[in-house]
Amino acid sequence: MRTPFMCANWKLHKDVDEAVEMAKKFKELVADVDDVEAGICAPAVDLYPLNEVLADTDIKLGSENMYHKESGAYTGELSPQMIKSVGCEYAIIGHSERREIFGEDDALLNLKLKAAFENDIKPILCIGEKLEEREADEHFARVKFQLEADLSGIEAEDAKDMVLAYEPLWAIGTGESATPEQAEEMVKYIRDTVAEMYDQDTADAIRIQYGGSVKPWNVEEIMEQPNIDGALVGSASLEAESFSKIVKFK
Ligand SMILES: O=C[C@H](O)COP(=O)(O)O
Repeated sequence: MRTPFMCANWKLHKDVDEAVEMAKKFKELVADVDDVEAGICAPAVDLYPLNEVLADTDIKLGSENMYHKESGAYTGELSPQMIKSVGCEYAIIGHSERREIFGEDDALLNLKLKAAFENDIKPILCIGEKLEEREADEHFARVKFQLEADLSGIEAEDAKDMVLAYEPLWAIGTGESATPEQAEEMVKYIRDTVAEMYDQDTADAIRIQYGGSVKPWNVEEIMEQPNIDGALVGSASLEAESFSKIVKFK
């Protein structure tokens, strides 16, 4: 049985005061939830204070990104050890904004995934197609390519612990979510592909989120889909009330 996982991705939002204020409200609102895992992936400067605010809760903390090197001349980057030292259990790897705006390719993402596993950080690997790829009927091939390239050389034992997030680029920040059927169709395809690459046990264990315009009013029908185990939530995770409604989707 896979525990649903609802995770915020704040992107480039919230200074320290705003982050602390939101987290204090949010933890009160979800204090009675025990059958859904909730997490917050936040900007680097917010992680230390958030770790203090969330210390008395089960709410997980994650970084929005991570570099694969332990240390060295890599100005502006964060190592796996650094994010662990401020309480991160998770790190988003390969968000489409990192791929598209910052040019992160699948070879780099593969190194980041390996570094995450070596340091006991659970990656949330984002995969998904662009609109033109869906229109050209290339969306399944695109996602399969990403899975095979990003997970190359990664053992089943590690893969089981990771989270995959299917985020079609055309649904991110647009207010136009994929339909629950479109999301389920791709998430099932992802699970079947993981079974082909590894085995059925791994495919059954891995949690697969949907991300892209998830809101309090559409989360329930998305979560009714049998293969969807949670959501990676951008704009609707910025307010405590709205994100708590998503966590309490039932
Ligand atoms: O990581 C989150 C996704 O990019 C979704 O963002 P959104 O909920 O604002 O569409």
